Amino acid sequence: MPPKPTLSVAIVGVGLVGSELISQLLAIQAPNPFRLVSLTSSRYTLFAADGLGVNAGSWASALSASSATPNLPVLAEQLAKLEAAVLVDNTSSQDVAELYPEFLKRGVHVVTPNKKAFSANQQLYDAILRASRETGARWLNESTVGAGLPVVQTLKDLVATGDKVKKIEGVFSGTMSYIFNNFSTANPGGPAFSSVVRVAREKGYTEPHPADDLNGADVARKLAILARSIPSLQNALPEGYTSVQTRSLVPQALGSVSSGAEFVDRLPEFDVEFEKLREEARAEGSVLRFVGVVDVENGIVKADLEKYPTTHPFATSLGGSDNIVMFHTERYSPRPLIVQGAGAGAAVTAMGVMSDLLKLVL
Ligand SMILES: NC(=O)C1=CN([C@@H]2O[C@H](COP(=O)(O)OP(=O)(O)OC[C@H]3O[C@@H](n4cnc5c(N)ncnc54)[C@H](OP(=O)(O)O)[C@@H]3O)[C@@H](O)[C@H]2O)C=CC1
Ligand SMILES: N[C@@H](CC=O)C(=O)O
Ligand code: NA
Repeated sequence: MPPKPTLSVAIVGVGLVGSELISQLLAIQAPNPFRLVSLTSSRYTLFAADGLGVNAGSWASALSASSATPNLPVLAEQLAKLEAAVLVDNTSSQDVAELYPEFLKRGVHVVTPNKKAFSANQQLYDAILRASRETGARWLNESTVGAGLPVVQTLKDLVATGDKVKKIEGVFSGTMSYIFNNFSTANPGGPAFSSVVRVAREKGYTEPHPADDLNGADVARKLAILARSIPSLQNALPEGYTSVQTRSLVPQALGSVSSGAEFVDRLPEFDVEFEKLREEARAEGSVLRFVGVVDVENGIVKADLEKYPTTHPFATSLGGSDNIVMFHTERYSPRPLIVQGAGAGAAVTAMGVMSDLLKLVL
């Protein structure tokens, strides 16, 4: 077999995950199967077909010194001219997500931790599938669920090998996991709700706006992504994540606060309400956990705050930003296949993106 050509990599979004991905990509030992040809932030862009020639210490200043401004349709044309190219979207932008079909149609692969494209309406999802089928360009999104944990690939493998998935359940949000692992324990008392949310944000677990985690939307998006990988549910959520039954923890009065910083500053006003929920659970010998369920047999997809006895694995075995995902299938029965570990944070999320990039070159 002829060797695969060097894969040209264009990175859009150089925030927490994007910066870490650049470090991981540039750290690969020679012969490096990747060539970094483009970087794009929300303000600047760089492109060089034969490679940017930057290193870990120079890429950020090279990018901010660029006089070129971002233009993704132009980037799609530039990448289409290369022998093998991939767009890596490390933003959480819906606008960027909606351009995936344009890249795929031109034979450019798409790799991303951004959930927006795969959890939005059916039209965009179908357009992505169609464009990928037309040209053979692949889209890989392991880090959209459970960050670097092998959740998406595990589900694809179960389905592709003919197993029947009955139910997927788990803690799918690193932020919600961190918050409730610290806020609601078997012990009396504990930190204020707003203070654990603030720390989750400082640790880089939350979405750019923490309300996108607290309103359940982030979990609903992950459930939509998983549901669509199961043949019988492929078309079950026409409006994407908004079709998922979701409990929001965002206080009504903060629903329209558009700045993440202001949201966190005002959250202490509602600590008493969360304290009440915590005490109710504790009185029953339980803790609170925010869980997601894809119940294939009953056609139910939902994200909710539930109470679990202090002896349940969701109460005893999770720490930090851990996710836990249980796949109940025909083969994995009566005991489920379980994936567990850190489900948020730049290092593990970038690792999931790198593992997808490696699938394109190995
Ligand atoms: N952090 C985590 O633990 C995990 C994150 N993810 C996903 O990874 C993605 C990145 O997350 P994270 O790095 O934490 O978020 P950040 O907010 O740190 O980074 C996102 C970056 O994207 C940039 N951006 C936004 N719109 C555009 C655009 N149109 N063109 C170019 N750049 C743009 C932003 O720039 P600016 O700030 O200037 O707007 C920002 O630097 C998100 O989709 C998130 O859901 C997935 C799993 C885990
Ligand atoms: N904000 C998300 C990040 C990963 O998708 C989370 O907390 O899980
Ligand atoms: Na994953």
